[in-house]
Amino acid sequence: MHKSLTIAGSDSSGGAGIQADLKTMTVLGVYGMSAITALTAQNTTGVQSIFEVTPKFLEEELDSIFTDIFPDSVKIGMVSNADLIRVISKKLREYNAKNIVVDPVMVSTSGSKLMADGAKDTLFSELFKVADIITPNIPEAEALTGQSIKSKDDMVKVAKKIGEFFDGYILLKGGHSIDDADDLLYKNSEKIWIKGEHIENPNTHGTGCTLSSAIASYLAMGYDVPESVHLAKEFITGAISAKLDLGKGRGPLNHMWKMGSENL
Ligand SMILES: Nc1ncnc2c1ncn2[C@@H]1O[C@H](COP(=O)(O)OP(=O)(O)OP(=O)(O)O)[C@@H](O)[C@H]1O
Ligand SMILES: Cc1ncc(COP(=O)(O)O)c(N)n1
Repeated sequence: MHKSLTIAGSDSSGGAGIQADLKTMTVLGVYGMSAITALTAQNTTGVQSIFEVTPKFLEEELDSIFTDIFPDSVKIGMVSNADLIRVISKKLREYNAKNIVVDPVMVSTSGSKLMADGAKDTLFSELFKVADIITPNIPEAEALTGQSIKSKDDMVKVAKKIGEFFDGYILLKGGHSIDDADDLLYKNSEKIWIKGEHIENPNTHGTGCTLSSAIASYLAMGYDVPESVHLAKEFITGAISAKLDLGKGRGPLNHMWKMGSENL
């Protein structure tokens, strides 16, 4: 059994965060584990409240996991403050964790802030150092570089800019663009476009979480980064295309689309 760990926040509505990650890992046949960084009271209309764990408790969660069932890959999602980011980086180094995917979650689809303002620098200096792949969306890549993205050429320029301080794979996700959903996988000047058609669906809560945990799942199975990204893109495209419609706001995806639950 391949094993993967998500270090992320809990989403009470089940569409994003650790719930999306564990569903994704499970349907892809990977054993999922979780270290929770924060509880959120959240639904499809927004995030009502956030309750962070202490750095000490996060350390204890990570010690419990790494000293027993060692994960083949790790996905990191919402980490709301710099102290928690430092704990994760320290523990991943201490245990020599492999196949690390960092999704730099800053703001939810519903517009709520999920990371403290000062934490961005720590994300750069601590978490990016241990990551094999980072998966910013367009607004996150803009926030990381201070440059705006209006076209495919801008996506390439911004990926290059991120490449000046990060030497792993950068997956710059194009889902926020209205023309298509092409994502750019970039490393050391090498560009791979991961093609996607824009799907007309307002229910995209948890797309980033689902994509990054699918990448982590495929890495755990032994695929390399480009293969994992291609396979994960296929998974997310199916989950968006299944057009589940739950809740009053931006609803969740159908993580179970591969299991024939399209009648939900
Ligand atoms: N409407 C859409 N049609 C097709 N693919 C999409 C659509 N929206 C997002 N995607 C794809 O979903 C994946 C996640 O990208 P997205 O940019 O939505 O991430 P994100 O903004 O980090 O997600 P989140 O909403 O969880 O923060 C990417 O592969 C992206 O291209
Ligand atoms: C706990 C948690 N983690 C991540 C997200 C981002 O997902 P989205 O941008 O789709 O709201 C979220 N809303 N909640």
